[in-house]
Amino acid sequence: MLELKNIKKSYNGNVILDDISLDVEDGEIVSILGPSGSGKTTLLNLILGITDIDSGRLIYHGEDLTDVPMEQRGFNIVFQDYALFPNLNAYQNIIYGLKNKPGISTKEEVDELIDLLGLREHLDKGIAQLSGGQKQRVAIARTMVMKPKILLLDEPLSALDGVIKESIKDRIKTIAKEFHLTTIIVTHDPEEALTLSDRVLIINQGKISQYAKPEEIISRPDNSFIREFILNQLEIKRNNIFSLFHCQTA
Ligand SMILES: Nc1ncnc2c1ncn2[C@@H]1O[C@H](COP(=O)(O)OP(=O)(O)OP(=O)(O)O)[C@@H](O)[C@H]1O
Repeated sequence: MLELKNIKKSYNGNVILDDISLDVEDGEIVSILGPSGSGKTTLLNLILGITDIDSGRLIYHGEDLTDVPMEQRGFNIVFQDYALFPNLNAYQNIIYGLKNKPGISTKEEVDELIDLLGLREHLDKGIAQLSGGQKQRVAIARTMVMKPKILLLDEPLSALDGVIKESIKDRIKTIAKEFHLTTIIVTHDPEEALTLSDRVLIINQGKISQYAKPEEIISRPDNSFIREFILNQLEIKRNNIFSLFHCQTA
């Protein structure tokens, strides 16, 4: 279990995260959802270890990692822009990290991931020849071969369109369940968060607004922010779709 205890972070005197406490079970998919500037990426970076925590503790399996450097935490992130190496092909990108840590994944395990992510036919392609969804899958494979204890994803679906988005969502779920991999995902899209995760952490202005299962957030929103910001967005989306059908049949 990952535990965040009373985490605080400020930049230049501005409080960005204020007293964040939560736990994430092993193998759980948790989305961090909130408006732009609410502190989502900062929270992800604090967990990863790229950013220092001002006060509070970060505990993983009972061990205090607050002051442990990023490389020793064993967590790994897929960045929003994928950060793939343009001079290497898809396969070389996937196995790149294994050069420094050979044996972390066997050839069979790498093959299994390639098939799970549907990348077999794209392995020889250069990065520029891949679509957004394929790049995303290469970035996930590259991170997964390193067997992170926790997989962190920053807006993994934001650049993808409908059908590809749904297929990557399914793949993320399959991987998390199959490998019992704790997965934490930053998103600003309520639909994405509610359909992808076991639990959703909603933050607003650096504070936890609600942390609960999707069905609980929908049936029992904790406060007016959730009702107005999150549920309203979903309602508007639904109404837009209904009105389209209505126009067609009118
Ligand atoms: N290194 C930094 N120095 C100063 N301020 C920062 C730094 N990183 C983030 N901030 C500020 O912290 C706040 C939260 O930023 P953060 O990137 O965590 O938000 P976010 O919820 O991920 O936003 P978005 O959805 O737009 O990516 C913003 O006001 C941002 O300007």
